[in-house]
Amino acid sequence: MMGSMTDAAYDLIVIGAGPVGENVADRAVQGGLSVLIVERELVGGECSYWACMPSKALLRSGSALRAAQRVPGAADPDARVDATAVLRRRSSFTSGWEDTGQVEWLQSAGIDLARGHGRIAGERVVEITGEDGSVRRIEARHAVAIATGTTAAIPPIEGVAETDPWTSREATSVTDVPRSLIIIGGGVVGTEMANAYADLGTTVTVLSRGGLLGGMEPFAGELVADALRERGVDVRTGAAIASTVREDDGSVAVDLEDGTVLRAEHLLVATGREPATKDLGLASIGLEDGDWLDVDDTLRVRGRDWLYAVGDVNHRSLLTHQGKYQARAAGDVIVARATGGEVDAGAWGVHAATADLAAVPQVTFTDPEVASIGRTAEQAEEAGLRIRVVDYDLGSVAGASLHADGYTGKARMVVDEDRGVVVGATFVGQDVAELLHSATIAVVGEVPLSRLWHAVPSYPTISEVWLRLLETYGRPTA
Ligand SMILES: Cc1cc2nc3c(=O)[nH]c(=O)nc-3n(C[C@H](O)[C@H](O)[C@H](O)COP(=O)(O)OP(=O)(O)OC[C@H]3O[C@@H](n4cnc5c(N)ncnc54)[C@H](O)[C@@H]3O)c2cc1C
Ligand SMILES: NC(=O)c1ccc[n+]([C@@H]2O[C@H](COP(=O)([O-])OP(=O)(O)OC[C@H]3O[C@@H](n4cnc5c(N)ncnc54)[C@H](O)[C@@H]3O)[C@@H](O)[C@H]2O)c1
Repeated sequence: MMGSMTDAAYDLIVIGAGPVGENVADRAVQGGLSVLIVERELVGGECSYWACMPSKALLRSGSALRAAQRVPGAADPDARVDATAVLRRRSSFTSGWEDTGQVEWLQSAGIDLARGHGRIAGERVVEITGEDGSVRRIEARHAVAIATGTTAAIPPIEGVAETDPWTSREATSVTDVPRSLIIIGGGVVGTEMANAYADLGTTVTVLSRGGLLGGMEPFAGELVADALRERGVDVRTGAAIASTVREDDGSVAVDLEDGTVLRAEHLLVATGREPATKDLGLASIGLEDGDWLDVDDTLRVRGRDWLYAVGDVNHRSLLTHQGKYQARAAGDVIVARATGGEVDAGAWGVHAATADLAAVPQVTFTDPEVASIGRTAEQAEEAGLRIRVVDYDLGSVAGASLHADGYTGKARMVVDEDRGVVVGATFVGQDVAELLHSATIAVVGEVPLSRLWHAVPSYPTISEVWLRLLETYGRPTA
């Protein structure tokens, strides 16, 4: 019946071939379903071409150089990164903005690809508009998964849209390093790009309406701001922007409420994301165009038993690793529901993205790095937990002082006193990113503090901060 109205049918249609869509499709194929994935730009999504990979490639050389410069005898203390080499390495990670490799992977995984813009055209039907304007209607026998991600939000500041600002896309795909750059937004993108461009030799100003890295432990943003200022970045917290304008000479002027006028070659807006759901046909099934999609813990859109929303677009956690975690659960549960298999959707079940709720790890690749998992002290208190906060100066750990002269950093452990487990941890310092997974395991595993004393960190590593945190908390008695 439905088939006669459509051009083809698949068990599952995935709209959006970012990291999340690819993983939903892969799990479903592995579970025996036929899957079509629809992509309007590059297979691999934002993360591969304009977000995670190029931004980290832009940051890595500066971090490596400074790490060497902090150890006498390892590097010329006055050396600067070679911007041309950094950009070349960045472009190798984005494969020159070509997706041939990822398309080959889809083929090898048994996932069919349709190039074009996907839109929901009623229950279990997706319409695909190709670049040539042709339209195909495809039936989804079991489910449709939306994994369309986000786009940069343009802030409602007078003049910004007309200024034709850079977003994260231009910032990560740059070919000519600007002499000067003003960044609006002191979140993750703003601070990472401030680090990257300062290293590339750009004069950088960061305008943040609050402190940097809001939502994390306050000391994280403070230590990152200190380090940026030391490297010559003009970090203005509590900045109120009145308007922006593109001058006749091509430069950008930003007027602050206090009367200050700042100028730069480019303006970067890094003020958050909005869901890519404006032109997705949501209204055809009674949902609101342009909204985030509200899902349950199995990533199913509430009230629609055939529709899933996975990754950034559901607003649970705007991170690649967390989106891929959701994708594994979603792909598997779609298979289970399609084949009459058992659904394991309770807390920490195979089909539930439970970690999204209070166990999300994140690394901000600034220098110092910020690595966090779970709840901050403030979030734990808001959740009504009876907590104790334990802080330790990372520079006092033997491994850290060996790692870099003048090592500066801080660690915080948030303990749920009623359960005797860690519910949050934050590390700020050079090379703490790889330390984070130990904390993730402690939080997700709900490892009692009394048992953590038996998890002995090697001497002399930075991980010994765990022992120092436990000692500061106090050793249990028999
Ligand atoms: C500058 C920057 C740096 C970041 N760095 C990190 C990091 O280091 N680590 C991390 O974990 N996260 C990072 N993130 C976040 C990360 O990029 C996202 O969480 C991730 O890309 C989300 O994946 P996704 O598959 O949900 O969406 P996306 O990667 O956005 O992919 C969505 C895909 O859907 C396609 N699409 C959209 N609408 C349609 C349609 N109607 N029809 C067909 N196709 C469509 C898009 O073209 C795109 O390819 C960063 C983000 C930014 C902006
Ligand atoms: N390393 C990583 O994991 C990484 C790196 C980059 C981005 N990301 C993800 O991408 C997402 C987007 O990052 P982002 O930095 O754009 O968002 P964000 O939410 O982290 O920060 C946005 C900042 O813009 C400010 N802001 C918002 N509206 C404003 C306005 N009108 N005027 C002035 N300031 C305004 C906010 O106060 C905030 O400081 C994040 O949620 C993050 O999870 C992750």
